[in-house]
Amino acid sequence: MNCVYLSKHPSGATKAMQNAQPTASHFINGAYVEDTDGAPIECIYPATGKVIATLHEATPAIVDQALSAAKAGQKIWAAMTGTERGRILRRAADIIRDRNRELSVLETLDTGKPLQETLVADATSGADALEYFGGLAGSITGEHIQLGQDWVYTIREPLGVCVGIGAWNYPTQIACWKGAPALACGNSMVFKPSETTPLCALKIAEILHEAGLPAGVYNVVQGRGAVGASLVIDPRVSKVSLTGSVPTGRKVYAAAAERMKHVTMELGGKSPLIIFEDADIDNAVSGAILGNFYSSGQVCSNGTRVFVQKDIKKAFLKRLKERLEGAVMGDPLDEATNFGPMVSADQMNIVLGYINKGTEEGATLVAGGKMADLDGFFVEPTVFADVTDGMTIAREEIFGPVMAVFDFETEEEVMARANDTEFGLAAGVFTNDLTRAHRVVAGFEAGTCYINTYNLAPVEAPFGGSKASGVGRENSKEAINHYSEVKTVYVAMTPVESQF
Ligand SMILES: NC(=O)c1ccc[n+]([C@@H]2O[C@H](COP(=O)([O-])OP(=O)(O)OC[C@H]3O[C@@H](n4cnc5c(N)ncnc54)[C@H](O)[C@@H]3O)[C@@H](O)[C@H]2O)c1
Ligand SMILES: CCCCC=O
Repeated sequence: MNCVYLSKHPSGATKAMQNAQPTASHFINGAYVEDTDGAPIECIYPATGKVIATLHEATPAIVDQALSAAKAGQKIWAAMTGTERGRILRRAADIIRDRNRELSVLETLDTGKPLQETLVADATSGADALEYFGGLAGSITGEHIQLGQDWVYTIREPLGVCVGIGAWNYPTQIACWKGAPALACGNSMVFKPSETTPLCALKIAEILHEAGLPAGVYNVVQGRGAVGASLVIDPRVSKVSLTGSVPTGRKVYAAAAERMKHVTMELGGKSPLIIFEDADIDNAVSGAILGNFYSSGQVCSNGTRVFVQKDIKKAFLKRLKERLEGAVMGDPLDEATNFGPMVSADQMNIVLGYINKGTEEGATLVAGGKMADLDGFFVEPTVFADVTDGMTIAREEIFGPVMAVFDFETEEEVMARANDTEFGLAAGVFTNDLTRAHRVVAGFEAGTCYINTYNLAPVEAPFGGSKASGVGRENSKEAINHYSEVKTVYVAMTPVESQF
């Protein structure tokens, strides 16, 4: 066993965690697999900066093993009825819920996110996806189209072997959001987690097999970008679903397009959150906090461009500053902690670089702005006011706890500015004017919009981006269309009438 936690666990990671550890780097054909020829991947606990596990990248032989297993497993899986498939997915959801605490501790160790958060947002969201798509699996059908005496029927078929590639902010959720709809439709999956958070997806694979999934249907291989790229171009793969940054999305989409593969692209954002003067200020402040500081700001859909109507700017910033006093930074395994570290030293340095840029370019620092005086990769929740549209912190995705507050005067003006970005992942509005709320969301160039709330992503609702932020949708019945295709069958009831 080469994936070993150091003997000294971070505080709070109890003995129960011993059973919750993945036991090797990869999960292929229903079992853990190790190959120490692969380059080492160190899993670092972000709250201490210490290595807690060492895994190995997949070698070409491991990638080949996983894809061959997925190819064979898919045939067995697709031959089962939807109801049989759904039962296994729902059983996996039940196991995840039963083990929520240990899976949440693992998510915290993998990402540094506070346990207070992971207990309610990660394994539970994964279980929701398995439960929801497990419930749908039996009703994924084609249709009957009557054409006089003739008729057409359609068959909704799986795509085959799907590759899932994950980002590091929600390792359990991403593994399930991709796996659940793919498997419900009768596909198999090879999932490559982010090299920064390699642990959680392995447990999802293990639990799916414990629930009765046939060997080879859900496999996990570790690796950096090159391993992901080798999966994307393999001829055995029919579909690639990536969660990651726009630059990676461009590369993966191009490689998939060259080989005419299906894609789902869940990419980055720089989403606007507009607060009108008639909004309930406390509620709007709650929305801005949730939309900027949950997961220490490492959420793709965050409303990082907060446009506040001029007349309420002072009151908004005052209330926001007061509420920031409620941030509790510290040991993420302590359930009183509600604000954790950045996932890595690299991400912390990227965020600190943007904070410096904000100050250099003339934004007003209202709160935070530096590392916290703690071990690990902590950056204080940071707020800039007087941000203008051309500043770097107004245009680029930071992916950290940095809120940029802009002033605006009219609805027309703010709509043009809100949409003036290459991204289109999410957008939100706080107002008590019902008509304006719907007019504003109709005008947003974004895939996921919010009225008087922010960042909720229930499995029943489609989630995904427009413009550079993505292609396709995750969750909801929409996802079924992205993991299946339709075969059309024309049935003639009369002799063929040919032209000669
Ligand atoms: N839209 C969404 O649902 C969503 C959700 C979470 C995160 N994100 C985005 O993810 C980004 C942060 O995550 P990250 O830093 O891990 O992103 P990233 O783009 O650096 O990496 C994402 C994944 O792609 C892999 N990868 C890198 N190069 C590759 C290549 N050429 N071919 C195949 N795979 C390759 C990485 O190993 C990793 O597993 C942010 O931009 C964030 O907005 C989007
Ligand atoms: C709101 C859930 C978003 C997941 C992406 O980071």
